[in-house]
Amino acid sequence: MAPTIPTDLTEFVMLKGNGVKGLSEMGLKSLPSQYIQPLEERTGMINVVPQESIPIIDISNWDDPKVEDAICDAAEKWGFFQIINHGVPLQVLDNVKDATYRFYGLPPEEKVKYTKENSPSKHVRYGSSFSPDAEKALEWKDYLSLFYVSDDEAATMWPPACRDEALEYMKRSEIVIKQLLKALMKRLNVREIDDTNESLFMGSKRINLNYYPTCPNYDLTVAIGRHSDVSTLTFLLQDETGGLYVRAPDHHGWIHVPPISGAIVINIGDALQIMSNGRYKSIEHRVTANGSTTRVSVPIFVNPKPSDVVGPLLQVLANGEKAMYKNVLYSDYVKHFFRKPHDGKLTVEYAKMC
Ligand SMILES: COc1cc(/C=C/C(=O)SCCNC(=O)CCNC(=O)[C@H](O)C(C)(C)COP(=O)(O)OP(=O)(O)OC[C@H]2O[C@@H](n3cnc4c(N)ncnc43)[C@H](O)[C@@H]2OP(=O)(O)O)ccc1O
Ligand SMILES: O=C(O)CCC(=O)C(=O)O
Ligand SMILES: [Fe+2]
Repeated sequence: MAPTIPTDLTEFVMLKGNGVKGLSEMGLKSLPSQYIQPLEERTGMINVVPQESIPIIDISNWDDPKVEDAICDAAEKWGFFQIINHGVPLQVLDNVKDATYRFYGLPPEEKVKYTKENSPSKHVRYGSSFSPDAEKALEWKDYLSLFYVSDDEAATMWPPACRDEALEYMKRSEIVIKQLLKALMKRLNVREIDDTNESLFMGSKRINLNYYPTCPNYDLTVAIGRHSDVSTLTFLLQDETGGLYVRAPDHHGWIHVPPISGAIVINIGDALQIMSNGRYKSIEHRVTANGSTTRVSVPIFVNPKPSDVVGPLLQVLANGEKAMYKNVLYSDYVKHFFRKPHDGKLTVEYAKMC
């Protein structure tokens, strides 16, 4: 007999902790109606530009000025690039992907302990879809979101199934993140990242473990809808499945980000677009659902501190350039993002000069 869709879908997916993983594993033959996206948003409707590709930058030699130039050029034109030979050991990347599978492999009764309603800390949250209370159509994705405060807090609050591997991945990425930010800041006439400005560029970090299970009628839904990240920059590990698409610079169509073994995808977030007064681009991206394979990805969102005020940098405006954005409290900006469904590039309007 064909499996039936649970009558109370929210209860099954969100409140009981089954996630879309639980739906997928029931072997449903058709997609529950709550996941059917408007026509133009569906995986099956995506207009791919096959001849285009985001830059792939070998960062093994930081002494070569061409490396810094390539990073800044990519941030200005594409807002997205991949880095190779970055020095984060492959084993660390493999371990965090394995840990992601380990967390999602836990029984729902274990995972449900980390939902918004039950989690022992507001810095740890297991959820499904992006903003289910506000979305008209749900997204085919489960996530575990971990906001880093301290090693001690992580040791007591983060799920043991993935805690050590997530922390190790964050720690080993730190040097590369700082190098990237240093290069990006240099072009904005910010000479050093030091105690006076480090908080603004990389004062807080959040790691998400994303899980996208096989989806029935995958062409009718999305894994993640069109959005830009609200970070300074995002340091993203994807597996070998593919499915991440970024908006083409001319805004016509979407460019696939091909999985490259050992590579990390870097994207500029809204906070850096605002600080650079629009010079660096926070580009819209989306993830398609997949009918035959489970996909995982692990972004580290590098952010200002919630209490920082974000606006165009004085160094950027020093030449008389007109400010395109106002100063906003970063936590207000992030709350605005989380309280609405994904809506492409609209979040940054919140900070636009009237
Ligand atoms: C999940 O799917 C996603 C996620 C993303 C993420 C892209 C990014 O760029 S994440 C980087 C965001 N930056 C930071 O987290 C650093 C700064 N942090 C803060 O300012 C605060 O920690 C805070 C996030 C604003 C939370 O502050 P707090 O005072 O604790 O406010 P709350 O009232 O608890 O939360 C506000 C509002 O947001 C919702 N929310 C909070 N955390 C998350 C989370 N991890 N995931 C989803 N939603 C979250 C919370 O429910 C509140 O909404 P209500 O409606 O319940 O009031 C990209 C794409 C994806 O698909
Ligand atoms: O899964 C991916 O490749 C991208 C995920 C993403 O865009 C996000 O978590 O903000
Ligand atoms: Fe994203």
